[in-house]
Amino acid sequence: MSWIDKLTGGFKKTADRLGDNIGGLGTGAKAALDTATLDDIEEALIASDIGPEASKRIRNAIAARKFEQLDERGLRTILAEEMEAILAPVAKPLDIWGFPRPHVILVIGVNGSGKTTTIGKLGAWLKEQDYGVMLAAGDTFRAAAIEQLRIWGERIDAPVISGKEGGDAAGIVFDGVRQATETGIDCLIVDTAGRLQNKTHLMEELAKVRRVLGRLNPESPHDVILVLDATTGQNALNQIEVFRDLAGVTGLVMTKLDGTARGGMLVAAAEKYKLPIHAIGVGEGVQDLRPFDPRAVARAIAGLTQ
Ligand SMILES: Nc1nc2c(ncn2[C@@H]2O[C@H](COP(=O)(O)OP(=O)(O)OP(=O)(O)O)[C@@H](O)[C@H]2O)c(=O)[nH]1
Repeated sequence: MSWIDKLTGGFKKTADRLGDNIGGLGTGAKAALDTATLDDIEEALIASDIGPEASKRIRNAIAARKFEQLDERGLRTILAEEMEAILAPVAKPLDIWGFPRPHVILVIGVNGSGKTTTIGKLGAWLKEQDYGVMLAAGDTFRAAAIEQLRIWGERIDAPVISGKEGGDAAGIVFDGVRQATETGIDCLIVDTAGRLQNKTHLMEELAKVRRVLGRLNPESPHDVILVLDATTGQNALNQIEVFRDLAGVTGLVMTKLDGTARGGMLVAAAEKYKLPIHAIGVGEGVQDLRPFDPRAVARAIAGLTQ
């Protein structure tokens, strides 16, 4: 299946939900775009997880275009254009720019958000572009997390630096940078623990990892990527705020966009936080993470075929 088919399929429930919500606003006969209709469109967008800020912006943009009449297809097209305008400024593929190598990417997020799977998929994507990739198991709190990363390492043929359960994350990251430097690896991707329940400990651990990295290279970590589970909707949006303040997030990866009706939250996140969105995940397979294409995603959410 092509990526675009996968994307459209993944967003189908989101598009159906938006379709149900805007149904009747433009179906059949042409509907005049009066204030009441514009209010209904705004409400339909909010009910589709697009968020109050983005929904208002889209409403105002539609109002400014002074349509007298709009059928449903026309409405979907305009929604796609306006969502693309919100998404485009935040769509930024990951760039491996750090010199001296390795470029270090810290990956953070709550347990179960898809962090480890994303690291594996991201590693595969970078390897496809001929970058040398190494993984570091900085989530030392669960033996299962370390094992899961090792399995991904084998799968994508990337070395994995790990220690014992309960070990020192900063020590593993230090080893990772040393080995990556010695072996000429371009990119070190670091898994971290994501226990928001114990914020103080989490902060201390991340601060220590950052200190160690900073001593080796003041520009490191080059990226701090927050992985979010799109199926959790508003909860995922709240996590952006918490982790941004705790961990200095530099960009986002949104996962599990396949089979959720809440894909609209991408637009809400883009409008509210303006953080770069590097990639989206639409499945558990190694090929299921790709750079974020704002036009394709906006059209998929609006239920337009590509
Ligand atoms: N459908 C779908 N499932 C995904 C996606 N990304 C991850 N998953 C699944 O979500 C589950 C949790 O993913 P993990 O990668 O283990 O998440 P984690 O954040 O590392 O969680 P811990 O290992 O518990 O810290 C796994 O079953 C993954 O296969 C995605 O894009 N789509």
